[in-house]
Amino acid sequence: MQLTVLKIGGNVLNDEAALAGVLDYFASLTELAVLVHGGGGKASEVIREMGREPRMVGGRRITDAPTLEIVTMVYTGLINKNLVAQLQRRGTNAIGLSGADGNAILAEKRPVGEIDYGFAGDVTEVNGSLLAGLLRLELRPVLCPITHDAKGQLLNTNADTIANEVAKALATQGYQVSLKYCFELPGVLRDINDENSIIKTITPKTYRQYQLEGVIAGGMIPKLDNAFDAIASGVQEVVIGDLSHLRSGQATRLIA
Ligand SMILES: Nc1ncnc2c1ncn2[C@@H]1O[C@H](COP(=O)(O)OP(=O)(O)O)[C@@H](O)[C@H]1O
Ligand SMILES: CC(=O)N[C@@H](CCC(=O)OP(=O)(O)O)C(=O)O
Repeated sequence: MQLTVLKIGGNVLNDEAALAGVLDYFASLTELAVLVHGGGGKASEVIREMGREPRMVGGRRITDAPTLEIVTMVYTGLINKNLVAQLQRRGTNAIGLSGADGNAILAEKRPVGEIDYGFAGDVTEVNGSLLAGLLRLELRPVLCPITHDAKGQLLNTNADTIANEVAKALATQGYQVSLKYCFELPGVLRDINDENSIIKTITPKTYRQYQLEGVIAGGMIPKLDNAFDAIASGVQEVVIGDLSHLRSGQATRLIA
């Protein structure tokens, strides 16, 4: 059976019109579907409002104890529940989950190396049978980037990683999975300032080349590392772009 995992990032979540369009699209999908959301932008805003300075290294947030409290409130509460309500309004029976709910996503605290990421978690297991069970009940899971370690500790996990791990787990459950990363640009661009420079397809070889040339950098690197891992692990396709290019098939496509 066909299944779409749609990931929406912080910039889409912060843009009311763009978000409404993405939720209309998600609600209109005829295949099975799972939504994964981030919200790093909103979390950073709230962290600043609380008088703290957000800290990111290599696309990952340094999550000390007060930061974990804030991101838990923002991702599992504010963002997740609003998305679920917006989908209910569209006639989609969405169910919002953190990784702790139904033991959906287990993670382990990132070991302290050169950098101490605090309560940042690396995914160890996705409960594919729970998600498959919810899908069979005609529910659409909406997953936020908070995971747990089964010892009572919540952890903060990059949302692109969640999308990738969820897509892989559902591929293992026998679904034909399409993983769609929806962000604010039309695709992966050859020139970040030229929206017409969409790279149509990327292979592991051209990916390395683009990185060496500095064409692909920043937040795009963890996104693509995750995406190639998904393709190598049974996910059928990975596409990256804004809503209109995802819809028209002109977004960037990864090829194994
Ligand atoms: N070649 C590229 N094409 C498109 N985006 C790129 C490229 N290189 C770096 N980026 C950056 O990657 C960012 C997307 O990653 P990220 O901020 O993690 O997205 P998300 O909002 O989905 O979490 C873009 O906003 C852009 O600044
Ligand atoms: C550990 C870690 O980095 N967690 C991320 C989770 C949110 C996220 O990934 O949001 P976007 O998809 O909007 O970037 C963070 O707190 O920023």
